[in-house]
Amino acid sequence: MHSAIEANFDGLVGPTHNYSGLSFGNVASENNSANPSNPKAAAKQGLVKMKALADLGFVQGVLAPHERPHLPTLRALGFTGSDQQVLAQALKQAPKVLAAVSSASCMWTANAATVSPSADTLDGRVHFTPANLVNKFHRSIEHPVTGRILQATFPDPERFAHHAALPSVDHFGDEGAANHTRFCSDYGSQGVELFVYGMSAFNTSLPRPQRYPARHTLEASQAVARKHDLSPEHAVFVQQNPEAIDAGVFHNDVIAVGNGNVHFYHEKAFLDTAQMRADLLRSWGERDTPLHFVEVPDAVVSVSDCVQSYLFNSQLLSRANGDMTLIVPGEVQQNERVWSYLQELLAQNTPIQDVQVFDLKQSMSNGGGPACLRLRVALTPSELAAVNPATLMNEQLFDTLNQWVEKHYRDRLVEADLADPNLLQESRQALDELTQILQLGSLYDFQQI
Ligand SMILES: N=C(N)NCCC[C@H](NC(=O)CCC(=O)O)C(=O)O
Repeated sequence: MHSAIEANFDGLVGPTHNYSGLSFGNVASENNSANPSNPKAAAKQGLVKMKALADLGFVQGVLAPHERPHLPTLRALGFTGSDQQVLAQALKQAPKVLAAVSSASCMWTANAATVSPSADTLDGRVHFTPANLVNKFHRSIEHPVTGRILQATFPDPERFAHHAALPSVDHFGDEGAANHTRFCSDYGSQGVELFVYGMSAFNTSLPRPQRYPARHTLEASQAVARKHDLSPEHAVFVQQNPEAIDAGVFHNDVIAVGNGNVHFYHEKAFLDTAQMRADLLRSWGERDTPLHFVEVPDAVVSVSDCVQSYLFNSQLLSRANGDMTLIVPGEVQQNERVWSYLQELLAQNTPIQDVQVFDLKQSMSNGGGPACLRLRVALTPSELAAVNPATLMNEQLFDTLNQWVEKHYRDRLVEADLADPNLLQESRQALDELTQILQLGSLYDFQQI
């Protein structure tokens, strides 16, 4: 029998991966600011996870990184002259701006877009809306190229609908799939799409975080649901707990994860947990399979342990036998309280029956765990056949990309290196080759010249 599957498309870490403390409200990003990074190790750690999932039988894709440093943005901000002069001036006059246009943050593809599978949309196509990521300057420049990469990866307009990002303004702050989860009995049937927002832009009577920004608004979520033509009874909107945001939960995927008929979340994740459960159950309706809620009590695992370990920033994956596997970062194993909770969870009678640990330290040090690194796309067999095949992970692509990383990437980068014109050249050469490996066509600005 042919049935729909859920593919994971991971962001390949770009050659300028570095720690610049750019994300106020993201504790790891702030804590590791100015530490040296290792782009080569970062890219390889990501590839190991992708390959392991492909080996387990999951469909695994790769989304290309963006061109960084992004010279067109520096020029738009008034820096002039040769590329070398632009970089030198930026380092001298505005080093944080240079760091922002050099960030490899597109690796966290959970923020690339919101995706609605064809079973949920009125026209029966898979819908993509790149996230405007407007709350952080370094991320707000991602969406135009993200849109091009998604089009080159999912090219068939009969099956894939690509929307433009929402207006780039705080009122429509959109962080993509990091705040979106889909529940379903199987990937090919009508799902329930859960949109989680940090605040309402226009309804100021709703609570807001006090310390850190709420990056994602209710109004953005509603706009995406409209654009994707979801049936209103299968779209649920829930507010994040502002206290969780103030404790460092800058995206909901740091404190909750859903898959199939399971919602695994922390007691303090949502402003009104009872309402979240009631709304999801109403939308779920009468089905053969029950919707499971696995709620982790604050007394057992605190919010600060969630932020430190990234327990919930895990990938919850359905195995062929119906059980689910949780893909967690090494930090979960290193936190005694969290690890012992997980052992108890595995012994309970829930669909979550297996845990696998991955070393993603390079990404984790910027606040990006396993779930941040992937964009989920549920696909029917004919949609999967229409995906650009060169982007799908297998033995050969794994070897090719490892060699490509080995050839082009540095193993140490600090902020001052970002103005090195050789780094720009190395990155462009690497990406030029990558567009051939992944058969993406010419999508970068430097390739248009
Ligand atoms: N939770 C999900 N889905 N994604 C995690 C994104 C991490 C990213 N960090 C950064 O952008 C740090 C970059 C720096 O500081 O150099 C962010 O805050 O947007």
